[in-house]
Order: sequence, then C-alpha cells, then structure tokens
Amino acid sequence: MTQEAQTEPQSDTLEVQPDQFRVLVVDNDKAHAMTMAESLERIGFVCTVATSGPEGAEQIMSQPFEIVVTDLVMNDIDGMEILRLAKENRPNCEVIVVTGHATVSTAVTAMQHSALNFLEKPLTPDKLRAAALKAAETIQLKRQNSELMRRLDEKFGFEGLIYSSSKMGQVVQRLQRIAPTDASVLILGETGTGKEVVAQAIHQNSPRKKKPFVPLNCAELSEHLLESELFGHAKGAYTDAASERIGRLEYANGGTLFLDEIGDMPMATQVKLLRVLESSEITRVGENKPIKINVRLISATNCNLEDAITAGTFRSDLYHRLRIVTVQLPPLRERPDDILPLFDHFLKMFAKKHDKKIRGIDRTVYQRCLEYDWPGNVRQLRNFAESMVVLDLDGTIGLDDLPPELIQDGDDLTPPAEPKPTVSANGELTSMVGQPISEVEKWLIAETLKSTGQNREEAAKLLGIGERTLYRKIKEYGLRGD
Ligand SMILES: Nc1ncnc2c1ncn2[C@@H]1O[C@H](COP(=O)(O)OP(=O)(O)OP(=O)(O)O)[C@@H](O)[C@H]1O
Repeated sequence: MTQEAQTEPQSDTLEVQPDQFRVLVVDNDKAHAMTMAESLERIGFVCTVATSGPEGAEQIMSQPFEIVVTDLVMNDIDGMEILRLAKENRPNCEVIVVTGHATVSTAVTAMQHSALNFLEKPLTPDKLRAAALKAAETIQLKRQNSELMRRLDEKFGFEGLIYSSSKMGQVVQRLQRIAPTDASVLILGETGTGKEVVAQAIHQNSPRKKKPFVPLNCAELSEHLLESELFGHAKGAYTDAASERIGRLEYANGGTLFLDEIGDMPMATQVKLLRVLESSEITRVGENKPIKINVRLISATNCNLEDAITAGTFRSDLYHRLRIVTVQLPPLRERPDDILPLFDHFLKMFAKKHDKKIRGIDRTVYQRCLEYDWPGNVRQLRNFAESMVVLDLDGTIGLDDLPPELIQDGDDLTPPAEPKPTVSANGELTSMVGQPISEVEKWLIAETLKSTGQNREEAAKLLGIGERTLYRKIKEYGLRGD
C-alpha cells in the first residue's frame, strides 16, 4: 500500500504551455523592456511591461504573476528590491534578474534571495526564452508536487479515515495532537481495526510527510531475515548476501518506520532495536561502522504486551520506549455507527475497481451488517463488500449477494428477476436510479395493481392517471392485470 502511495504516477506530463504563465518584465529602458516582452510573447507567454522599479513594484502588489524578469540596476527601486518584493508577496513566483553590471557579489545576493536565474546583457532572445521556459517548468513541477501531496493527504491523511462514531472521533482528535510531534507511538487494537491506516495518517500529518513511511511486519520474517531487513547488511555478511543492502531503518531516515505486530519480534532483535532507539545509530549486519539515523517509530500490536512481559517474551524497557503515547483502536462492534459509512465507502470503491454499477442496497443487507459482530473488523467488512460487488448480478446488493456469515435461515437467495425498489442508508429510494423510465413505470403499475387486488379503478386513482390510460399501459407492458 505504502509503496504504491509513494510512487503514485503523475498523470500530468511536464510539457510547458507558455500561455498559462503571466510574465512581468521590469526595465527602465523602455525599448529593452518591450524587446524582452515581445520575444517572450512570440512563444506564447502573456507579458506585462513596467518601465520603472516603482511601477514594477505596484504591478507585483496588484496582480498575480508567475514569472518576473527584472533589470538589476534601476532608479528608486532596483532589481534586488523587485526580487525581494516578488518573493515576499508572490511566494510561488520565479524571478529572473537581468544585468549589464554583473559582479560575483550581486549574483550571489540575487541567488540568496532565490532568484531562479541571473542573466548577463547583451541578452539574446534564445537565452531569455530558455530562462523563462526553465522558470515555467520549475513552477509546473512545484504545482505537480503539491498536487501529489494533496492526493496523498486525501488518501492517507485523516481525510482518508472513514468514521462517524464518537469513539473514532475521539481517536482522531488524539491523533491530531500526536501527529505533529516526534513521539514514539504504540497503536493497539484487534486485527483489522485500521492500525496501519492510522499509522500512515500520523505520518501524513507530521512534518516528516515528505520523507518515506516504511512499514515492516515483524511476524512475517525469521529472526535472521528480520534483522537484515531492519538494519541492512554488508556484502558477504551471510552466505546468501551477494550485495550490500540498506535496511528499513536507514531507508526511513527522516521519515517514519512502522513496525507492525511488534509483539512477535524475537527477544534478540528487541535488544538490538532498543540499542538503536537509544543511540539513534544503526550498524549494518557484517559491518562495524555506525550510521546516524533520525527515524520516528510507530509500532502496532494486537496482543497484550504486558502479558508478554510477564511471560518473558517481551522486554519491558523496549515496551516503555515504544509507548511514549498509545492509541487504542476500538473493535468495529463497539462503534456500530461506523459500519454503514464504511460499507458504503467500500461498495463504491469496489464498484469502481470491478467496473460494476450498484444502484441500490437492500435494507435487510444493512440490517445484517449492523447485527453482525465483525470478528475481523474493518478488513472483514471490506472483504465482504468486495465479494458482494463481485457476485452481484442485478445492480442491487441484496440477500442473494450476502456472504455465508450474514445469511440467516429462510433468506430468499434467488436474484430478483425484476428490478425492485431498495433504500439507501439515509432512506432514499435508490435501486430504480439508472433504470429506464418505462421499467420504473411498469414496476409501479404492477405493484399498485397488486396492492389494490387488481382493482383498476382504484389503481388508476392512486397513480393519478385515467382508467383508459392505465388499461393501455397494462397492455403495452404485458401486465396480466388479474
Ligand atoms: N477508518 C477506516 N477508514 C477507511 N478504511 C479503513 C479504516 N480502518 C481500516 N480500514 C481499512 O481496513 C483494512 C484493514 O486495515 P489495517 O490493515 O490498517 O488494519 P490493522 O489493524 O493494521 O490489521 P492487522 O492487525 O491485521 O495488521 C485496510 O484495507 C484499511 O484500508
């Protein structure tokens, strides 16, 4: 999950479209300013010209520009001041400084003030255009990065956690206080309660969010492999270590390491991990050179570590080091208000994934979800939702799509031949949505006739149509009418 997130492909390519960029050209030599603007306009940039420093300053304060090209030496307000003003008031703007009087010290000062480029006169159109295109590309790249961060926030931030129970509301409030700090966090909860998504959300809301989030499940590997994964190893450290390898602790440097199922970590590895946490240094297996690291540790377990300490399988010094703050995730059965929002969320997600149209959900299905005790918690609910979407034939999640655990004696498991009305969690009639109007009308007439014991006069009255119209429709739809 994490790998996918960190390397999510960028959908937009980096092709620069100059007409998307507004350029301010500032030069008190009017002819030179016009020439620069013209040569940028020829390749599509949208230019505004200011022929003095004060005019340039006024433009920056009153209009948004993506790029500023400014001469360095001007009366009143010089190019350095324009650079400073632009960076202060338009932080996303890129500035190109042009000068006929370049000295090393002015160039250095300009760069210190984040000028993107420092161009010397005489300026050829090609040189100027290349600099402007480079500025546009830099801006576009920054925009794409912030869009990517926004998408990560949406997927893995607190926004990605679905809940409506007050119990989870309290947990999220606690997470919001914990996330910005560097404190080690121990997340406790039954299997499938969302410990990994919560760890990811903590990372995504921390100052470390631009650095890696690295998960490692301590239960899946032998002691030997776990240590090699955690600390890395030198070439030849083992018979099968053909090349050197960076460990997850080193890979997570600057970011967050998430150790899942920490209760399953062998005692010998626990000692080594504790040493790393105390010294902030690791030593790769087979090497003796320590490497400084700065990693936030989040760990999780579904077992009782205090019992494990009493049983002698977990070190109490490591336990206290890990649990600077703890987060307890309640099982799903203790937060029933979360069941339907999560169920709806997963149905939507899997309908998209499997390219299925879900028009409605039978009310009984919701009831069964609410009555069940979910021993596998959110993961089980997610798996059930996926299986229901995959099995569905008629666009309505009904009893015929239920997994065996939710079926009760006497359930009619045959898929309905005709579309039936169903309701959503908030009581709206939904299953007819997406059906042709004729199908809806046919169903409505048949049901009304049924409810009136096939009395056409009464049915026509209820439907608000004439008896003759009703008769015509009965024939048209092939309804027997008796
Ligand atoms: N509040 C939530 N909102 C959205 N999805 C959730 C939520 N809680 C859990 N999930 C989803 O449920 C599944 C199980 O969650 P996760 O892997 O985080 O559980 P876990 O407690 O770490 O499980 P385990 O103890 O088995 O490692 C994941 O697919 C996760 O995306």
